[in-house]
Amino acid sequence: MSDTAYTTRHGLEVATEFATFVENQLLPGTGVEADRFWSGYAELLNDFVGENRDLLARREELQTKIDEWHKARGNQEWDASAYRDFLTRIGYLVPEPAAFAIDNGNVDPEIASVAGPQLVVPVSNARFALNAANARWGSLYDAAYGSDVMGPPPAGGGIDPARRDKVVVWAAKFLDDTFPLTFGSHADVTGYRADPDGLHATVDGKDVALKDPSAFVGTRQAGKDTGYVLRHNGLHVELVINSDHPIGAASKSGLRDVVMEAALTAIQDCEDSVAAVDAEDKVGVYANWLGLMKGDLTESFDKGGKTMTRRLADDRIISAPDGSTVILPGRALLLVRNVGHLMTTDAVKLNGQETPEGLMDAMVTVAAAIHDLNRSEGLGNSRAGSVYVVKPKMHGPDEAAFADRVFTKVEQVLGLPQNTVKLGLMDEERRTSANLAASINAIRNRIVFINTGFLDRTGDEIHTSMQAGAFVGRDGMRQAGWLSAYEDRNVLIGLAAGMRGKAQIGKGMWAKPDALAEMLQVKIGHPKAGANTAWVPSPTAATLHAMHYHMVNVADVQDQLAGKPVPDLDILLTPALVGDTPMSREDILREVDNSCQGILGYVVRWVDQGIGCSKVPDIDDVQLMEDRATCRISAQYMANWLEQGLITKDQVQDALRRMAAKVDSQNAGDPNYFPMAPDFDGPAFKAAEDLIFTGTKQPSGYTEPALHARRKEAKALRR
Ligand SMILES: CC(=O)SCCNC(=O)CCNC(=O)[C@H](O)C(C)(C)COP(=O)(O)OP(=O)(O)OC[C@H]1O[C@@H](n2cnc3c(N)ncnc32)[C@H](O)[C@@H]1OP(=O)(O)O
Ligand SMILES: O=CC(=O)O
Ligand SMILES: [Mg+2]
Repeated sequence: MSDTAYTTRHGLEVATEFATFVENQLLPGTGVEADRFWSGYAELLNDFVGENRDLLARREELQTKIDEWHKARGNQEWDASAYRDFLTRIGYLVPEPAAFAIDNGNVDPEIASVAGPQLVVPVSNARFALNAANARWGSLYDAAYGSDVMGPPPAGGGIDPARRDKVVVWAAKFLDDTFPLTFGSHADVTGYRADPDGLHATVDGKDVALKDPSAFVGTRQAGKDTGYVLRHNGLHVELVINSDHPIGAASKSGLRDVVMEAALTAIQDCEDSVAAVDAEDKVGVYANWLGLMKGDLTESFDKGGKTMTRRLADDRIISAPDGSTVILPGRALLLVRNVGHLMTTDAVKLNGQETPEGLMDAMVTVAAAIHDLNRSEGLGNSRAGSVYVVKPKMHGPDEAAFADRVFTKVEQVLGLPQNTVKLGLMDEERRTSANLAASINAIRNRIVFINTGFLDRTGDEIHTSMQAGAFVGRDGMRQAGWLSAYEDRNVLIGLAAGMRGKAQIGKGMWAKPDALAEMLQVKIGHPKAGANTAWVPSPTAATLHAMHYHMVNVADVQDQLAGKPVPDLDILLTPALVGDTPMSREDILREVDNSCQGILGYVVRWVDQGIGCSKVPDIDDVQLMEDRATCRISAQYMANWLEQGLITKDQVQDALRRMAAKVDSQNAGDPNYFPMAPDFDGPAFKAAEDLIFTGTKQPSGYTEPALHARRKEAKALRR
């Protein structure tokens, strides 16, 4: 039983805690009166709740028809054209729109024109959220030294001179590739100096310059540090000189660091990396976003035995060679990911019923951003005067059009010009991928990105074709035709819609946060494929991934790609089934263990501790980022294999119990941890069972309903 206290506002039952937050923290300073906010909220709900419900019912109706179609066909060979006809007939596929170009307007350059990393962070965690905002700039030396890029990460405790020297040589190579000198190498520079005609260096006693003198932006002085700021492909890099610093003292030139412009943009996430199930949790999430938009968020915490207070970083002031001042943003341009259309919240009730959580996110996150829009100085976010909302998990153009109208209404209620709110469209549900042009067209006046959220997309791939047969395992899925068609189509359809120079065409998350050497090898594939941004899980990953945007000029790649034929829809629509190439028993059972371990390792922290994103070891002890989307994949795999008779319920239950004991031991050092073994009857273990054993029935295979229900149970239990 909920013990939430309610108050009434314009016919709405509003959780008192949420009403207090809105009236005392959110609105003061926005110019929006509480009365207008609540009356507008009531209008929004009255106007859109029914349609929201209908859109969800349409998802279920289509899914039921697809399930029946597959069941009726039994073991017949895959018939792409019959399938496509069927999907067209039921309205899953809609007609392609006539050629069009997006027309968004007022978009900051970090999104429209400069290519670079996009960091994602759970906004519920203020320490991380601030760190993400400040990850606009990152030390390349620290990123390389502290990660596996230079071999197994250091144990800590003092600087290893051999490792340090290796980093310095490696970074000099990057500088030589990116900012070559007219003679010699950055590794051999004995001194840098800025003159009115540009940056000079001394190599072998000779005065040398940059091959491209225009790359020099200017000089930044910060205490004893002198920073020479360079620019390449629109991204800045600062050579930090300080011979008094231990690293600078060991360098002939005094170079103590190479600071990269790293996370150009950061997504503050209210969705899949967050566990927020009630008014209390939502207020926590909103308060952090509000602090970021007001510029006053701070967080104090203990690190290495010291108390640190983190706040938003200042802009960087540069003196240009001509004597003028250049101001570079100190913080990533922030976007906020709202939740999708599915879930409801009891924080606001209409006629006694819970209301869509997505509508609450729309009202609150946009209202918070008014503080940023109203500010003319200080720690601002959008210089173009826009609010950036990422909308996840939408199914096709009707749902995108719905979001467009919702935000128009929100703008009216909050007194903002139409299309102040820009939308990032996650291309992560199959109906959106299959109707991508129409989905973009539906929000063409707001759209600022499309992004291949391949993790959710894989979950939806399995769920949609649940009855078509058993899906190939994870290795097979990575090679599947639908996946490459999906990635390629996304870029080409985005370019055809005129996104070049106006919006981001983004690629998905690097989900192995500790495997950054591998990331450096692999993730260059994203800019090479024409993506002008791609997701990273941490500031360190952002700093390293930034190198790729120096190595590849994405605008050139996009020029070369323009007009290339888009991979056929039939490839996108063909599921990757085990079919004639069955997997070995051993491989299947290994994947069962792996999925069960991943699910349990994730849900136990979600349900018992309210942690929405975790690093969880897989069966090979590779640390993986797990969020609701990766959990969706694991759960849908298990549900599909059970449904198709590849595995039995007993096998899964056995794996869950064995893996629960393993996850318990992995968390043995956590004082806040509740073990799942030996009773296996706590809400976390039950959540894992729900996700798998009711996976065919969960809406679109989402994890939210089961996780929310079990988290609420755990909160009540432990209260
Ligand atoms: C499918 C999708 O939807 S993907 C999008 C959702 N996923 C995400 O947002 C992933 C975000 N990443 C994270 O939450 C974390 O990096 C995790 C959970 C993967 C790993 O967290 P941890 O195990 O605590 O990381 P680790 O111990 O390696 O590093 C912690 C340090 O890195 C920082 N850090 C790690 N991730 C981030 C981040 N995303 N943003 C900002 N800072 C971060 C922390 O602030 C901390 O530094 P501090 O001590 O100075 O504060
Ligand atoms: O949101 C991202 C995804 O991959 O899902
Ligand atoms: Mg997703």
